[in-house]
Amino acid sequence: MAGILLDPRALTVASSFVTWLIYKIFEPSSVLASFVLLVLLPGAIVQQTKSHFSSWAWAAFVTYSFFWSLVVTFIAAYRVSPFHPLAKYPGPLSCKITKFKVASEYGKGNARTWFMKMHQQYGEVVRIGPNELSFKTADAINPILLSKPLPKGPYYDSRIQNNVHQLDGMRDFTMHSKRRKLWNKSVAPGAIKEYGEMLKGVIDELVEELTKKDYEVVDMSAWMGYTTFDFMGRMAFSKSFGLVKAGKDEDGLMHAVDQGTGDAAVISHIPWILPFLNILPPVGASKFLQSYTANLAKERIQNGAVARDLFSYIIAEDEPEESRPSKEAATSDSMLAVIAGSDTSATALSHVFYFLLRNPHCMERLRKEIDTTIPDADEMTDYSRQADMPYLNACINEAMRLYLPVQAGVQRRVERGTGGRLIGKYFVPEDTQVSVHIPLLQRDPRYFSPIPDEFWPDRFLSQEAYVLPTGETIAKNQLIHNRNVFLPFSAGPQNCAGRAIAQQEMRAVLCAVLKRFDVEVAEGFDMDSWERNLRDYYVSHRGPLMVRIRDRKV
Ligand code: HEM
Repeated sequence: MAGILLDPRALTVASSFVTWLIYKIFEPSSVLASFVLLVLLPGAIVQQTKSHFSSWAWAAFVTYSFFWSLVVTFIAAYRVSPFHPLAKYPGPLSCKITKFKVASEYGKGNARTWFMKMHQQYGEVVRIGPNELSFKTADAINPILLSKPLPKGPYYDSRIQNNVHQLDGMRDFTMHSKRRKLWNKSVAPGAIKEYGEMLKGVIDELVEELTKKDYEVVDMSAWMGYTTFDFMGRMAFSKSFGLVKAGKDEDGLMHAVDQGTGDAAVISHIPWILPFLNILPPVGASKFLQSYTANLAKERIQNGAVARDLFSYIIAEDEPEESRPSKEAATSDSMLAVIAGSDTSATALSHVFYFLLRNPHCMERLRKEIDTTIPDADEMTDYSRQADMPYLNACINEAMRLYLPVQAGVQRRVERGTGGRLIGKYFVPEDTQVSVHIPLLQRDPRYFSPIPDEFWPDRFLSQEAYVLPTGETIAKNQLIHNRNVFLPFSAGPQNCAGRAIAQQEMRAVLCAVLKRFDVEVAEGFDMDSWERNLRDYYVSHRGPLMVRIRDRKV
C-alpha cells in the first residue's frame, strides 16, 4: 500500500483529485489556501517521490506539470459532465469550462453583441459560465430582482478595496441595506433640492462656455461628460472638477474612469484573481483613481461643505458615532457616485442628442415643448416643471430603451443552502450566478412593438392612437409597451441609487442646451460612426458626436 502511495503517478493523481474536491466543496479563495494547495502540496509530493527521478529539478518539473494539468482536467471534466447541476442548460463549450470567454468579450467592449448572438443561438437561457446563467425573458425579472430578490453575485467583489466596501460591493443584504439607507437619505426629495443649486452652477457654466463657441463644431459627447463629471464632483465632494470651464479632461479623470471601468469589467468576471491582484501595488487607472480620490477626500474634510453633499450624508454626521461608516467608506461611496453617476448620465444624454440629430422632427417637437413649457430661460431651474414634460421624458426614455448606459445583466446569486430557485419556468440550483439581460429585453418585440429597434419616443406617451414614423396610424391596442421590462436603472433593493438625480440632471441639461442652442450634425461627421464606436464594458463607452451649435440668443 505504502509502495503504491509513493508511486509518483498514483500520489499525484490522488492529491490533485483531493485538491479539486476541496476547491469544489469549500471554494477557498485566499492566496494562502492556493499557495498550500497548489504549491506546497505538489512540493511535498516531489519530496516523497524524487528518488524515482534522475534529478530533483526533473522531479519538480514533472510533478508540478502533471499535478496542475490534472487539477485543470478534473475541473473541466466535471464542468462539462452530465453530473454538473447546470448540465441541461445550453451554452458554448468554452463558457461551460471557464468565464474567460465572457471576460474577454467584455474586455473587447463586445458585451452587447456577444450576448445578443448567444441568446439568438441558444435560446432564452444560456449557460455563460461554469456556474452562471443569462436569461432573456421578462419572467426572470421578478424572481431575480424583485420578489424575494437575490443577493449580488461575486461579480461585485471587485468593488471592495483594502477591506473597504463600496455600496455596490456589498453582497450581504444586511450590510447593504444599512448603507443604502444613508444613500436613500442622500437622494430623498429634500436632498435633491439642495443639489439643484449645484446643478444650476454647472449648467450655467456649460451654457456660458458653449456660448463662447457659437457657430463652432464641438464634440457633444465630450461636453456631456464634462458636465456630468463636474456635477458629480460638486454633489459628492463639494468640488467642481473644472472640466466645463477648461473644455477638456485636464487631469485625465474621465480617461482614467473609462480605463478603470474597462479593466473592472474583465476582472469582475474572474473574481478569484482579486486576492492575487490585491497583494500587488495598484498600477494604471487604478493607481490614478486611488490617489485622486484620496486627495478629494483630504480636501473635502479640510474645507468642509457649503451645502450638504453626498459625503455628509454617507458619513452620517447626525448618527451616533458607533453606527457611522468610516471616513474611508464615505470617500469610497462618494467616488462611487462620480464613477457610477457621471459616465452613465453622459452616455444617456449623448444618446438622446444622437437620436434627436438622426430624427430632426423629434428635435423640433421637443424644442417646441421646451419653449412652450419654459418660455423664459431664467426659469430653467424649475426642475419640477421638467419632470412633467411628456415628450422630453419620452425622448430620454426611448434613448435609454435602445441604448442603456449599463449594458449588462446585473449579476445575482442563488446562494448555497437555499435549495435553488424557480426562475420563470426554469429551476436554478443553488450556487449559481444568474442575470436577466435587460438591454436585450428592451428591444424584444414581445415587450416593445412595433419597430422595437427604432427611435420612436411616442411609444412612451399615453394616447388613444399613434402615428408611426412611416405615417401609418395604429390604435392603442396595437401597441405593445411593457413598462415592467423598461429597467435602465435596474430594479429591486439594489437598483440604481442615483436614479432620481440622474433623471433631474438629464432633463435639466437637455432643456438648457436645446433652449439656448440650435444643434445640428457637423458637416462631414459620419453619424454611423456613433453606433460603430460604442463599446460595452458593463458601462458603455462612447466615441465623439460632432455637432455645430448656434446660439439662439433667447
Ligand atoms: C442615466 C444614468 C444612470 C443609469 C442608467 C444608471 C444605472 C445603474 C444600474 C443599472 C445599476 C445597477 C443596479 C443593480 O445592480 O441592480 C446602478 C447602480 C448604482 N448607481 Fe446608477 N445609473 C445612473 C446614474 C447614477 C447616478 C447619477 C448615481 C449617483 C448619484 C448613481 C449611483 C449608483 C449607485 C450608488 C449604484 C449601486 C446601487 C447599489 O448597489 O445599491 N447612478 N446604476
